[in-house]
Amino acid sequence: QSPLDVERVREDFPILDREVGDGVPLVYFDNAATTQTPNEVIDTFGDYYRGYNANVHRGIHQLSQEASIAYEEAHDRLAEFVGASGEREEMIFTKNTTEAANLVAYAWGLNELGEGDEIVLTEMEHHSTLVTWQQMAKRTGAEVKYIRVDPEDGSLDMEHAKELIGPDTAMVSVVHVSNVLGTVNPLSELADMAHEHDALIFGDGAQAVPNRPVDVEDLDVDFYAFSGHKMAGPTGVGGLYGKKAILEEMEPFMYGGEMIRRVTYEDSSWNDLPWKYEAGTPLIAEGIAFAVAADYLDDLGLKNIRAHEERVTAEAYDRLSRIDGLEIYGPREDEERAGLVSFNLDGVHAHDLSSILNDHGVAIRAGDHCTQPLHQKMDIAASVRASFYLYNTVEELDALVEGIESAKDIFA
Ligand SMILES: Cc1ncc(COP(=O)(O)O)c(CN[C@@H](CS)C(=O)O)c1O
Repeated sequence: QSPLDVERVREDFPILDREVGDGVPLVYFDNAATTQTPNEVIDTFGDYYRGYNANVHRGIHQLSQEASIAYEEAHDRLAEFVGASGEREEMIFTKNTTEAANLVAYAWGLNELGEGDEIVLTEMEHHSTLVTWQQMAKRTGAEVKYIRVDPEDGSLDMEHAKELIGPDTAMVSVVHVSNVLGTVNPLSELADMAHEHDALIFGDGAQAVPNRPVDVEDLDVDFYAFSGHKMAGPTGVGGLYGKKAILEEMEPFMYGGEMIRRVTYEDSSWNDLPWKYEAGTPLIAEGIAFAVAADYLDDLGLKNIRAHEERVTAEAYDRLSRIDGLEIYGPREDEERAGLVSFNLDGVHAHDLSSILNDHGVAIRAGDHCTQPLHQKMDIAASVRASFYLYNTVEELDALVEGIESAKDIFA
């Protein structure tokens, strides 16, 4: 029995009643790419643009004050959502997780990294952090090293992590939950290892924040990034948590209005946190809707969402593992796995399988999921990924299994 009343929850997501193709019911299993948006979040946009649209931080007229308060308090809400006691001063709104990683790489990395410094990543990193740190290393003369991933069960080789993280390590950047394997990495343990050597740690929380309680202070990460569109919120807004002392010391890398205090022809000084890192007119409605998404998830309960997702994922794993010729990647049935299953079907290319599944109304993802090096390491050209969220049901898995079986009849 799910802790969520899924039938009632699904009423909040009108899109889930859609039909696709020849009138086939939509089965949305692509939640690791982006999640669907509840009415409460959608309505925020209409309320804002009809009721209190104005630019923030500047105007003294009432509309601007209303918009400013809502936008600023949204920062407090997202800080609270991830356990940041510094409230808005430790919560920078970016466009998404990718921009958050680039902000840290440019604002911190460009100034702090040099010859001899090492950046430790994992082999399962998403391109948003892997390419960012790889290119920042090339620009600064630093060196990137990768913690090995065990291809058998997608686990991180922590003995190898101990070997790599050492006195020359300046930054450890780790995906909290892999968007391909479903592996949940021991971020807190890696943070301790980084801090033993006075290195910083960046946590990529894109696939963790939406579906489990995250407490950045318990994790003791120095930075932690996540995206609104992956947690029932809008695209265009993400959160970058940073420890206040680090954000105070760091120099901004995007300049302009909002982020300044005093400007002369000779030099400028910066605004308070977090505005120091939010140059120009921000995504105001998106930021306000981001906080509504956080409220929506907290009302359901992140522990309940996690338990529901575990139930659907376990059933998916069990049913897929019974299909001959289908190989599942990542943690084994008895190991912790986030709400996604990536796999391949013998004799059927991932793109062909996803096309057949689309004909059955099933929306999944096929390709490299922005982790080309991981796929190369696993010696697979691509994979098919089904990813679940709070509104999916065990009954929806029937269409996934039927689609795979029909692909076997056609291709295999
Ligand atoms: C672990 C991880 N880290 C960073 C990102 C980037 O999120 P953005 O909001 O696009 O910036 C993602 C987004 N992964 C999508 C698009 S590739 C997927 O289908 O898996 C992610 O899963």
